[in-house]
Amino acid sequence: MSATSYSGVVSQTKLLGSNLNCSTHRRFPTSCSLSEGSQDLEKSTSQMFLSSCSSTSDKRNGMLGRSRHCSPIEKRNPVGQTFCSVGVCTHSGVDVESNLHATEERVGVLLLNLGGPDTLDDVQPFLFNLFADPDIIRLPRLFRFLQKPLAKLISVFRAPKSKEGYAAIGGGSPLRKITDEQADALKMALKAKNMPVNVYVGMRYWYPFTEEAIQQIKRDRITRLVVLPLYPQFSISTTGSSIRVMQNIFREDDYLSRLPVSIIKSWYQREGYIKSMADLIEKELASFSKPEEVMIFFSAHGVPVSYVENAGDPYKDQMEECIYLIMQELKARGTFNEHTLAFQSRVGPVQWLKPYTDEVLVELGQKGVKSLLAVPVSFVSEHIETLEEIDMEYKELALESGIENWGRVPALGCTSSFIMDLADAVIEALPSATAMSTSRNTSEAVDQDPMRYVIKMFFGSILAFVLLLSPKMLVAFRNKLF
Ligand SMILES: C=CC1=C(C)c2cc3[nH]c(cc4nc(cc5[nH]c(cc1n2)c(C)c5CCC(=O)O)C(CCC(=O)O)=C4C)c(C)c3C=C
Ligand SMILES: [Fe+2]
Repeated sequence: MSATSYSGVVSQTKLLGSNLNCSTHRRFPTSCSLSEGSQDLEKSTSQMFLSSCSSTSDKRNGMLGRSRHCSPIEKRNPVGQTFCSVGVCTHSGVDVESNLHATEERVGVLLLNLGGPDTLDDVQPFLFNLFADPDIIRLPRLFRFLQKPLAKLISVFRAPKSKEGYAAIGGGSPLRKITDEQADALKMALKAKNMPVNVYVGMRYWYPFTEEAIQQIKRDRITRLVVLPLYPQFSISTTGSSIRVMQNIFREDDYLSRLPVSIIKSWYQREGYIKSMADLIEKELASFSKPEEVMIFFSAHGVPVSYVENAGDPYKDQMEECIYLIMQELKARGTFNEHTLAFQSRVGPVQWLKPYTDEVLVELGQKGVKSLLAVPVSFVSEHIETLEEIDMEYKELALESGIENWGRVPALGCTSSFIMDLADAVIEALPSATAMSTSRNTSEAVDQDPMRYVIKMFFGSILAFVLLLSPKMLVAFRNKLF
């Protein structure tokens, strides 16, 4: 279990004290709508979610819930929906007044991350977990029963290609080690700020699973929890998926459903993060012989276009705003380089966010760009997409395309200014923690009706057959798009 050693008792006085510091660290207030995420998120305002999750790879489906309280700056839009002007959202449902009588708090911080295979043998089962996630392959409701067979098929087809990538970076993902180091660093930073906490790591697709971290939180009798996804920008496919898993578990459990929780849904707009990114960029630029001629090339992990256009994923908007803020910070420091944003790592036969990183690199080379600094911007640890895709594949492509000087900004990792800012984010979020809602999901009720279930399975099977044998799917497998 990845909880760091525990001394997490904090007095109520300290908690209330931290409240006074709320939002003083932000220079860039941005709108963080609570409908952040999909329309599914919107719809499920008071719904709860399918299936309890085991600690293994299966039983991982359900619907994503939504927060209704915002803190510390709560606003209403013209149609009366609540939104918050910073990225901290908390759950409503059970009044936390009673908790305020407590004299001692045991504070927990849950870091959410994607997880990665520790060895090459883990690659296929890791991919199965990933593709079995209904937030990664979004099948129409009628097809949901196909999620696992499809995940099995795609993971088996994809595994050889993925294994090559993991083999090239040492035989496994560095994510677990780096995330554990970040957890330790955050714990130390919070301790230094007089906020002793227990920090837990919960991965979505590999060990230590989110489910395990939550069981540890329960065993430790944590009384207040801040959830901090290690993705600066919100996407349905990352933070949204992890939160859904959490909500599934919390709903089913008496203790957890009463636990005051605050979820920091996105934090790309935080001053500390923006400045830390600008520091790293400035430092790498200085290593070029003519820094002012270097093109700053932001490369973000992509998502399918349908997430943004149909499901309302705010990921693209947040990414663009994030890049704008980093460039503003650089300009304020007197750095006026040209920059561009592209999206990498597409999988499967659908349209992903454009422009694609590989295509832009070729175009830039053709246009005569000679020096380029790649900046991975959707993730804060080194991982397969920085170490293999950017450092090997894209570098080679760029050099072949005429770019002569190549550099890459490292991921933030445990950079102290960044960790300090995460610690501030936790402190700011803590006072607004409230218990999660416990109402039930309507789609679960539908699944419990046997007649509806039979009809669904009958029509679903026919549609599934058509889908799997559709020319698009067959071509995708043949052309190794998975
Ligand atoms: C913000 C970050 C990420 C988004 C958005 C995201 C969406 C997304 N990813 C896939 C498919 C794969 N992702 C894989 C690895 C992977 N993805 C992220 C981050 C985001 N994914 C990270 C950090 C990692 C690396 C983990 C590691 O082990 O280092 C993989 C496996 C690797 C590979 O085969 O390429 C797949 C597959 C989809 C389909 C998706 C959005 C729908
Ligand atoms: Fe991914």
